[in-house]
Amino acid sequence: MSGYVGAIDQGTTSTRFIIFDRRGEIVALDQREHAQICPQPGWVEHDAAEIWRNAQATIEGALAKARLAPSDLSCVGLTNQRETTLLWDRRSGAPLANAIVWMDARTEALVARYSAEGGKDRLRAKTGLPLSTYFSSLKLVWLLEALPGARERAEAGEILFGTMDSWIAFNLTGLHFTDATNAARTQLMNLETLQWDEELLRLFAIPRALLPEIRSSSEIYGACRGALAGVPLAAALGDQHAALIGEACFAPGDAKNTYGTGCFLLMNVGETPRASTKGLLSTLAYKLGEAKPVYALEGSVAIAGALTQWLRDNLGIISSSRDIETLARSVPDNGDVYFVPAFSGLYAPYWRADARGLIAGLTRFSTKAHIARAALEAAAFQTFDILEAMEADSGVALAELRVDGGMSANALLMQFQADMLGAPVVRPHCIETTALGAAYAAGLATGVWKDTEEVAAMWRAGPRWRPLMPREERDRRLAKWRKAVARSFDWSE
Ligand SMILES: Nc1ncnc2c1ncn2[C@@H]1O[C@H](COP(=O)(O)OP(=O)(O)O)[C@@H](O)[C@H]1O
Ligand SMILES: O=P(O)(O)OC[C@H](O)CO
Repeated sequence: MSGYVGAIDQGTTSTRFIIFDRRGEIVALDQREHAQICPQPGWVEHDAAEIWRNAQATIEGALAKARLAPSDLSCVGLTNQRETTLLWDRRSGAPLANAIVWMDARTEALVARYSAEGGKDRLRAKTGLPLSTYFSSLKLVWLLEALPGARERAEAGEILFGTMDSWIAFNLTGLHFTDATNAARTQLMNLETLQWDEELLRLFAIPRALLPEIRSSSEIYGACRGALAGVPLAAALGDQHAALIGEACFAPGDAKNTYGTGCFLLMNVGETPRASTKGLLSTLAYKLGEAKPVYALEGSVAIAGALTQWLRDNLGIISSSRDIETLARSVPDNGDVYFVPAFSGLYAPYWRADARGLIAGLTRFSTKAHIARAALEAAAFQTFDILEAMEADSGVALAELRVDGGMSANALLMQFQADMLGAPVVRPHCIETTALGAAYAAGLATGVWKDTEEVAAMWRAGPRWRPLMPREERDRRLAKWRKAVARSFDWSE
């Protein structure tokens, strides 16, 4: 059997195809960004056809760079931005509209509507999730109400719903399925049974004919067509769950933080879901084939690396994401500037849909470098808030934090993160942890790797940052951050 494993990482910012060898080393990588379509304040959409074109192009690109043919791959895994909601025509495969991206806040009025109807506690008990603009349920309600004829066509079985895993898998194989980690984020799946929940389908008036079949995160679903012709598709899972596997967080208490468009800290809590009292999500970690499901606590931050992109695309003060570090390093500190990136409201642990972004503390002294520095520091402050809640909820004090994701390339941020946490931060040798986790999940299903112990033994530490800032200074900055957060509330009406 060939030892190469492919992984499609369909992220919020870009789509990658990465080929790994049996040691988990990258053999070739190809990546394409797609457009962030923002037609109104708070709205964010993706063109699903563009995403599928990019997926195909990156598959071809990486195979060409590696000088490999599809038959050289023993299997392929798929991982994706979660919650992003799409409807498409079952026959033609054409999307009915742009996908509504997870961070899109257009369903704020629906949050209010369903909150008024009660049942919030029941929803949390069944799904582990609060009522929020974040999850697919309200995005799907919105699409079924906004698109003429969509509800009737859904009831007639003519259209299909899916998150990006289902969309890519449908195009790759012709099958309509999702995995349990992605289904967990629709707010329509029961976290205990791992099945669509009839009561929730009634609550949100979702026609069952729309829904994909729920499968495990690691099994052979079918063979791919097109650029991956004949290769078994053997894993599908949400990107944060894949990163948990890529970071080898297989034991209860193991945790990782991924800094991409947003920032997502997940802790493995074992084979029973753990309810949060501190504003975290109770969610599925992964379901590997026939093995028992493993659960997680999650702290989700909507805007982290997206702020770097915003400085690049909307303000034009940097020309590429990595330039933010040079600009931020050109000043010794944030000059008392604090940036609360509540562009989509604030997620964990606040869950304030009414919050909006603000830059606080500006004076004539402030420069774009202070704003860049404050933008980076925002990711570290938000992570501090999450970790504080996570430690309280789980009773586990993390000795160090495993980090990954595009933004973890930023050494200034990583040092500041260690300073704010008062604990070391360690980045693995392979920064493409999300894709690696999808590759591991696929290789576990096809026998490339024997078991999770073998995978865990392959994790290797890269650079480590230790806290250097005096405690009083750290506490002063955290207090300032909290003051700024409080000022971002109650803005959207
Ligand atoms: N050196 C850097 N400093 C700060 N942000 C960065 C850096 N490199 C990439 N980013 C940000 O990280 C995000 C990309 O990370 P990635 O893990 O690919 O995200 P996603 O999976 O959400 O598409 C982008 O928002 C980008 O602006
Ligand atoms: O695309 P990422 O890496 O920002 O991850 C997005 C999350 O899955 C959203 O829940």
